[in-house]
Amino acid sequence: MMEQGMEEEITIDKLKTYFRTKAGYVRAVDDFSMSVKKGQIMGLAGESGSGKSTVVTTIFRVLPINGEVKGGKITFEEKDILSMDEKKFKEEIRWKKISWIPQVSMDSLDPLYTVKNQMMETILTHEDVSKAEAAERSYQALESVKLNPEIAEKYPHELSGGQKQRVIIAMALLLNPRLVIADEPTTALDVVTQASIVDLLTRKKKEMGFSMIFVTHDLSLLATMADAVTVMYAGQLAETGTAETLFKSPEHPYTKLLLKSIPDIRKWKERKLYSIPGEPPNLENPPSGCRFRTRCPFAMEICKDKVPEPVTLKGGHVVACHLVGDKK
Ligand SMILES: Nc1ncnc2c1ncn2[C@@H]1O[C@H](COP(=O)(O)OP(=O)(O)OP(=O)(O)O)[C@@H](O)[C@H]1O
Repeated sequence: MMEQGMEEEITIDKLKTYFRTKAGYVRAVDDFSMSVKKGQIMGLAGESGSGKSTVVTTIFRVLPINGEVKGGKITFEEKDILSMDEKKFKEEIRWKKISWIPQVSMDSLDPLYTVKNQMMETILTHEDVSKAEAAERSYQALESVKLNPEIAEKYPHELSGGQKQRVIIAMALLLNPRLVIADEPTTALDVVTQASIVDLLTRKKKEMGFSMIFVTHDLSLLATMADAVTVMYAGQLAETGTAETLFKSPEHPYTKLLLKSIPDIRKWKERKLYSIPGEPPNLENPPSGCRFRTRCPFAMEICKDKVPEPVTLKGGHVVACHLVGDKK
């Protein structure tokens, strides 16, 4: 049982989110637990299809129509936000206290409105302020993400990818949220722009003191920015802990293999890019016991029979693997 204490911004406890399909349920997130401390950047990593987006769309309550929460709790400011009614969640939490930075894409900003109008709309829907004040705050927000305020009068198609992402970040921070969900925010950008966006996000986090969940399939991106890292595999927790622990002394075989697949720039000449053999399992009918056992080089008999319970090691390091069960 994950308890919510003073230190935690958000606690996810045994979350189950499934998708209804013709063939049955896709068990996209199955008994997944994680907590994010106040002021912390939590990286949420795992291969494509591991359930990262499903976790964060469950938090933000924007699941696709066939998604169903089948169990678990998400505690934020002492309330279970999953059982809150939609009207209250919309008025009090979504955008105001928990905000969202998506991947830059065609539809992440409204093509019909200028940047300023979109920003003002966000403020005016949530706060009782004058139009002049909303406009002023929009200009300030653009400056705070190092954009020229002239951008305010432009339409999304007139902006570069990097500028668009800065506008999206400015909008996500307009209402001074406590938790920011960044869902692959740098994926569609070139490497240099990617670095400047990561820089901007870490700077804003320090200035404004929010917490962040940074979703990525690229573990290497987290090395420089995350305080803590959670690794998911096939809808479940593999391992979570401080970034230092996860990068320097990972315990789960999956985390170890993911780290092995990060190219090391210093050894590029001798490098053979490693990728984990096999495919993630079909989540309509996942393997019994540990879901990673079908690809795990260390799989044992027990891995087939029993789901590994998350084991807590030193310093909040949690590992769900039968191999570490005895090290406690
Ligand atoms: N609307 C849906 N209906 C049915 N299955 C879905 C739906 N959305 C996602 N899934 C399935 O749920 C599982 C988890 O997907 P999810 O998108 O959460 O993973 P992810 O780790 O975010 O991957 P990616 O990095 O590719 O976005 C996958 O097996 C996916 O095919």
